Amino acid sequence: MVDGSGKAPHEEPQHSAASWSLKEPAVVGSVLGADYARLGAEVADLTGAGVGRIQWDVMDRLFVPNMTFGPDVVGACREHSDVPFEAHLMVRDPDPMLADFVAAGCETIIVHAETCPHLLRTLSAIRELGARAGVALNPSTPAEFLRHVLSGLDQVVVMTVNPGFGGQKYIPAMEEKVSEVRALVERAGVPVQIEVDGGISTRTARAAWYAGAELLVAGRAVLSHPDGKRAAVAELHRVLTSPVPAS
Ligand SMILES: O=C(CO)[C@@H](O)[C@H](O)COP(=O)(O)O
Repeated sequence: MVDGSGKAPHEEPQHSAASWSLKEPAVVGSVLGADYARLGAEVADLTGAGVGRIQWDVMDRLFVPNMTFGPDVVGACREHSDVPFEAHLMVRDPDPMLADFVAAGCETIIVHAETCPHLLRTLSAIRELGARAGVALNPSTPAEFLRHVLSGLDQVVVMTVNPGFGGQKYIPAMEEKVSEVRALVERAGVPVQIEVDGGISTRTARAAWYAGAELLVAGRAVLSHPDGKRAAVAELHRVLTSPVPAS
């Protein structure tokens, strides 16, 4: 049985880490789909389960067909975790809210390239607030879009689903884009982290990592795991670090 990725369980990746060394992978816990009535406890559980960061999927029901958290909710949960927070702003107009999410305790602010006509200015504004600047690319946005803003970036998020909801099917075709972004970053010689977001599970994580992603956002695969968050994160780490069978 294969999941939405069309791959059999643990099918070996198609894109190998060509001219770059594989980066140490880290699982990022998405709270999209957590129990919102116990959000502080859910954030603490994710932290205890071993995620490297917490991602807040901020949605305004304008850029994406869903609405979620504001900075006050994020700030209320800051005390429940000692890992970095990143705000993924899936909103039509991110500029006016950058400072609020930094003040709420987010170390990284991720905006969508599709919502920032003056992207380099927005990225500079994030850095001037003392946060790391990230840009997310929807599935239809090419990696080339980043060419002239790499110097202003700390992180690139390659969406491996169409944004708006958790639990969607992973889009394997995005692995090629991950590799393109990795090649752009390596050629430019800039310390930009590459993250994938959407449909990451034990069946898809390895291929995404091999394509060049070092941060893997997981929501449903962790939050809905029958054995709990700790087991889910451990399983993802095992898949990511198990040796590749000799071909
Ligand atoms: O950001 C989005 C969608 O907009 C999601 O990709 C979540 O961040 C993770 O959800 P899963 O696909 O892991 O459940």
